[in-house]
Amino acid sequence: MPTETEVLHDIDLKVDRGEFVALIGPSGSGKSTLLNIVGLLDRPTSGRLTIRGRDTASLDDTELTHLRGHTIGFIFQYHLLISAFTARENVMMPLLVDRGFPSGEIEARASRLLDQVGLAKFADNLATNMSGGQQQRVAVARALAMSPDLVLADEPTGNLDTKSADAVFDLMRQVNRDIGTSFLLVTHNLDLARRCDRIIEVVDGRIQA
Ligand SMILES: Nc1ncnc2c1ncn2[C@@H]1O[C@H](COP(=O)(O)OP(=O)(O)OP(=O)(O)O)[C@@H](O)[C@H]1O
Repeated sequence: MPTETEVLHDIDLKVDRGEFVALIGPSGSGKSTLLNIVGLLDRPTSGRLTIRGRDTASLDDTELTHLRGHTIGFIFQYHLLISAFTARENVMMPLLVDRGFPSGEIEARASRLLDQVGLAKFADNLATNMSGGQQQRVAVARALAMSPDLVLADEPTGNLDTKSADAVFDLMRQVNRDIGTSFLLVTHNLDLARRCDRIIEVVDGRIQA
């Protein structure tokens, strides 16, 4: 029998359209678990999660996958790019997987997104030949591919030097301001957290007042 661990308790969190929210807290406090639930990767054992006002509890796995693909983008600490693919091919992936996007426009959309993150010249570079900061910019472009309402970013700058971390943060902030994408950013970097609209602190699975 697997043992059940209760990780989150009494969480009441609302992210408004266009908000840029930092999620901070000690290691093991439940930040990633919360992100996985908000990102429809895990289902909560109790409680309610609504996205665009729609309760997600009654959705089956196919409906959840569709809703996730069309409303949420993900950026992780380790960029998780396919190293043997070019930057453009990596950004094209979510559009190819979705199958709803007109196939003739996929390459052009990926190129535009790379331009937006300042990597137009690197579109044909293999991911493996790019710096950590550049790879994370590709990951930002990939997260935006499906025009999500919300991007969930789990320590996206944790593996970068200070200068690259600042640049990737500024890029996300810019996207947030320019196109109104909401962000929920897990970070251990308090300087970056202070530059967000709001800071939520999770300790022992609870949001601190
Ligand atoms: N798959 C799992 N099985 C069992 N326990 C888990 C699992 N994933 C997480 N936990 C536990 O849930 C708690 C919260 O973990 P979580 O990864 O959400 O914390 P975190 O705040 O994101 O930590 P970090 O800052 O180190 O990434 C921890 O006690 C962890 O051991």
